[in-house]
Amino acid sequence: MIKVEKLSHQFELGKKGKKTIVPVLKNISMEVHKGEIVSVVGKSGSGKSTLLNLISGFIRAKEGEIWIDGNLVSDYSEAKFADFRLENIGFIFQSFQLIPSMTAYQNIELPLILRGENEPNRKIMVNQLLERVGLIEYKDHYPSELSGGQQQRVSIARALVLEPALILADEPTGSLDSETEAEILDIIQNLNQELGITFLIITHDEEVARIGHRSITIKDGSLMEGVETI
Ligand SMILES: Nc1ncnc2c1ncn2[C@@H]1O[C@H](COP(=O)(O)OP(=O)(O)OP(=O)(O)O)[C@@H](O)[C@H]1O
Repeated sequence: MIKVEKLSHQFELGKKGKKTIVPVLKNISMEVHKGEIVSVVGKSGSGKSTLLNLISGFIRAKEGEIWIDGNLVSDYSEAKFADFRLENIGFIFQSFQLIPSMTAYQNIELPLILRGENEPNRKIMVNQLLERVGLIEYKDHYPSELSGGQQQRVSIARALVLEPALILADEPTGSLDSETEAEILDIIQNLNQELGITFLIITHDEEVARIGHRSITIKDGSLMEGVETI
């Protein structure tokens, strides 16, 4: 599903003549197979978010290759990558990233509008997802009227609405208490088992890493299979 080959990344800070280079990832190769849940762990600042941002094209890779579902996405133009992302990858963020002026229903509906889906189809799809994440009674609530766990359920439903085969998640339970975290992890496991969705999940949290079939640790810019004590 994801294949990363010899990927390196460094940030450049400052202006010409006074440039500072911050090397983050060094010659990384990794694979995530269809149907897997893989967690990415590592110290703060080790490059986990950078890896996810490179895979999703929010940061463009300059060295190395990124393949998603057999497509060499690292060679895509910005516009082509944006289209690919919308159709093929769902995202879940620690801070939910919902639009505050839209209801739960409207937040989930938005990607369908962007894709040009008609209203009757949108209604069926959004209501099905609201049922799946247990929020049908909250469909007209705005994000500020929902708990953290409920907001994360809305964002999971939004990530699912275009039926992606892959979901990338950056600390999906980072802002939630342990009970709510367990509910969200249950939803992720069900989606993986019932729909075969592949998950790559960045986490600091052992409970989250435990639902993964595999863990990958980033240390000193390199990857290691398994969880290192960090
Ligand atoms: N846009 C940027 N410009 C310059 N340096 C950056 C930029 N983004 C990240 N970095 C640096 O790259 C390194 C890796 O950051 P990254 O956010 O990928 O780490 P992380 O493992 O996700 O950390 P955390 O667990 O704290 O979220 C850090 O040293 C960070 O300061």
